[in-house]
Amino acid sequence: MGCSPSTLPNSASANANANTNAGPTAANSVPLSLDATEKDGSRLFCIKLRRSRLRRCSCGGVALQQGDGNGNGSTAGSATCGSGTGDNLCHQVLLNPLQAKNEADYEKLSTGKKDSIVTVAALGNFTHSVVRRATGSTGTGTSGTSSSGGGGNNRPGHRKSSLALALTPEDDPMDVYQRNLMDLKYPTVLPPNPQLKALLVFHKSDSICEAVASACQRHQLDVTLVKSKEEALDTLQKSYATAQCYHLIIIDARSSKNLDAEHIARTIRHTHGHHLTTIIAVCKKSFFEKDDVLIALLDAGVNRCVAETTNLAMCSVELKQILHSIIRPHNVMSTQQALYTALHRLKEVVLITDDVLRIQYANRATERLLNMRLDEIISKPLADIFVSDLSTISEQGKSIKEFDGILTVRRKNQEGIPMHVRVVPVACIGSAPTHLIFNFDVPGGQMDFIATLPQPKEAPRGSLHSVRRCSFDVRSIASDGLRRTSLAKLTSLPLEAPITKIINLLSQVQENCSADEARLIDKVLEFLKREGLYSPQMKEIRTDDPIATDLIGALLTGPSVYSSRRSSNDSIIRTGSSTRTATIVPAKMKANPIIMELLEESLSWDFDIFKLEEITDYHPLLYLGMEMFRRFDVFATLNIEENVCKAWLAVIEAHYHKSNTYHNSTHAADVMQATGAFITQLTNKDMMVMDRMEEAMALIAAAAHDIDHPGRSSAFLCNSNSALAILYNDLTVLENHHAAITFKLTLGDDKINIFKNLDKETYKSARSTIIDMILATEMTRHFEHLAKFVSVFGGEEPREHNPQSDEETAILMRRMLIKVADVSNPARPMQFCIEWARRIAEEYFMQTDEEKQRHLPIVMPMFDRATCSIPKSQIGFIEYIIQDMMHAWESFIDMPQLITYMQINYSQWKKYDEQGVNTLADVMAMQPPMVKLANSK
Ligand SMILES: Nc1ncnc2c1ncn2[C@@H]1O[C@@H]2COP(=O)(O)O[C@H]2[C@H]1O
Repeated sequence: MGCSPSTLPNSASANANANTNAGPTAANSVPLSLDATEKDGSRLFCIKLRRSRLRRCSCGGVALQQGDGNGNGSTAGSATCGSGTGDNLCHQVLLNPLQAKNEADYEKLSTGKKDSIVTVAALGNFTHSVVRRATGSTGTGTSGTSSSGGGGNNRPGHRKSSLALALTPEDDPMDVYQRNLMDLKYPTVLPPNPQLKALLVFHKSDSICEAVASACQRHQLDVTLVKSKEEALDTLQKSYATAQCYHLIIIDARSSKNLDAEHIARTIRHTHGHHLTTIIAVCKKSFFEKDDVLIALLDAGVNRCVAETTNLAMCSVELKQILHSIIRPHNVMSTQQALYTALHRLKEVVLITDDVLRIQYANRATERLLNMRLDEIISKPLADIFVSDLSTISEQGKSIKEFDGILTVRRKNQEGIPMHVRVVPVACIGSAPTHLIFNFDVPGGQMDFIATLPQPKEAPRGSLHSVRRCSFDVRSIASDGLRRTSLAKLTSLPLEAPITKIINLLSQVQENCSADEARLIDKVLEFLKREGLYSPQMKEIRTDDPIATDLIGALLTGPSVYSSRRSSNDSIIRTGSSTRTATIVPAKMKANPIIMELLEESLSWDFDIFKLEEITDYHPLLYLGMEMFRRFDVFATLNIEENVCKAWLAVIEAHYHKSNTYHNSTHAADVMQATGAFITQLTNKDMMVMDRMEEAMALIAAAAHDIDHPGRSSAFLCNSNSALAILYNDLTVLENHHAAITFKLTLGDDKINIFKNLDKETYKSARSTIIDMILATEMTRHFEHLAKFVSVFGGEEPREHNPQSDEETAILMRRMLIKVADVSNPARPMQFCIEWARRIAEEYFMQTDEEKQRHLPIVMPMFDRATCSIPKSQIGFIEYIIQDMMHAWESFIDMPQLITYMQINYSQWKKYDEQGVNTLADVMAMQPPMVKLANSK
């Protein structure tokens, strides 16, 4: 519109102007302004303008028309937009048309402009607009000189209003009040000054009704008469919609037969916009003999009950009293909504406490600063949100003075933030302060507060100065001691995580967005501030099948879920497995041609691990392991003799439990085989993501990743108070154990110590790689690993080379490699896939059997051998766990057979499900004889 707020007239002179121009009897109501300068130079003001004082300016905007007291309107400043004060006035007056719009529309309208405007409804319509200037004015103010008018406004129909909190009609000679800001100790928002309207709800127009109506007219009220509840509510509804609200409603309460005054009052009170409407009930004189009817009316929301009278003088006096004692204060109260809104939307943090430093009010910026919701903040002792000692502000027995200095605020996550805080004591009743107002600078605002903090040694001792001038309040620093200064130091360290940057950026966006958007951003911030950003949430499981839900819940959820269901009668502590000494390497190993022949295929994805299990007499890990070590040059890489490796593999294999149907050394060999296949593919594809040492570590990790698995899940171990769960505090119990025992065994015997020839640094790095890979097989972090992998390797763009991030991506890749290898069985040829499904189901069944027998919580109740549907569990497992991961991995490594097998297997499980092939026995009965035979053990 060509209106620039920067040239608005100076506030002080504006007020002075208002006084001189208006004079004590100024008849014209002035547009009102509350003017506050913020530290960034932006200004906050509240303005209320009357439609009658607007006219269109030539630019299409609206200019303010000023009365000269003689009925001659003049335009303040230029009527055309483009220069001088006229522009500014025009700009301000642009708020006014919004009276007819709703707040949402108006806020929308103002979007994109430099001002942000909130129109506030008080007394039912939009009476105040709170304008938050985003641009500072260059030493000029905002006040309403523009609108003060000349020596009064005597235009017909226009009301005089001169009392500071005037409400009464201007033409009423008894009500010559002055609206004069200077009379007030603190400037306040003057209340609306409308034509007062009264709604009379009388069943019939009798003499009582006429007396009331006449009294209203005598006091210049616009009167509307309605005769029924419906008509009354309808009229109110319409008046609300057109912003022509009724200030006074007088209800005939003499007989509930004709009009249910109590119900009408209650309905009005519950209608939006009528909480400050004055409701009067006209009652029979006899009602005043007992209190019940009157109390009921007052409880329903009536402000005052008056006795019926036909005497006009009595009626008039009563009405006058009501105007003064109820309607005027209501109007004044209504303006506070504008102040609260201004306060609430302020960028700066404002807190108000009582005299014992309990928080009574906090604005929205406080929520953001403390990262707490208002309901968490209100009523809190202030000491809870400050790290700093507050005795400097409010010490018992000492008078409270203003404070201006640095205090450290404690956020919800206990993080401490030093802030520049001003504290102002306020006495609301009496002269002793009853409330303290805390005003904080906005961190990350125009002035980077933290960056301006002086180092503790430079902090000058003495007075309270502005932090902008790099001074420190010594009292607050000293009282806080080391903690404060070290915290300040910490916060000013040049350390910033990318997530902190993101949070700061979002917080900035929040400053200037709508309440809904701010709420959404709050949610986003909440998530971003949580630990384990990538940790799986139990998102909606895509299957409604309880078996899949059971399985996936058990796999993805940490044991803590089950701990509450712990059975009290169980205190058995499972000892770790029996110690196994190094087994003698099978003598037949060297010369078995059948084994050798089979191992020729050891890098094929179709490799038959079950055949190897059988022909090695259940030593597949030893044979497969040696073959892998040979193929990947592990002996040379570790600079170790073959015999040590062989002995190591034998010991590792011996510590797998043969009694486990699934988690035995065949599974370890299978995972090692998949690892070998993946490494080969990476090499074939010229993806030099692993060096020889890393390949060796991956193979070792795969071989050992489930060592000493008890055939029960971590949840089971926690629920049964096993020694391992106690040792590892219920956290990643099994995987921690697998990694720990691997090193315990390896380092405990020189004959099997495959690391003994590595130098310290290499060993350290090898150990860290192996531990990281084994821990990555924990399923509760499945989605975390998958999400990270996809976020790094999922993009089309080639990644930039950077040694640090290269190491990080190598870690992600290795984790994914072992994870996929670990649960690759649904992507193996169908007969293998089915056998693995049988084995895992059998192990789950055994766990359920034991849980039942020991009265432990049942981790997967659906895995009951009598009822479980194997196809359903496999469908859920593939859909929820395997599918996405396999696609991600396949697109990285380029092994389409993974997807092909997975899809074939998935279709087969679906087919079984449709055919009603459910139990393990059913499934196995469907398999060709060879498969059954080979796996019958
Ligand atoms: N085919 C399968 N069906 C159901 N669960 C499986 C299957 N394969 C692997 N799992 C589970 O996935 C888990 C991966 O980690 P673990 O080897 O510790 O234990 C494994 C089993 O609990």
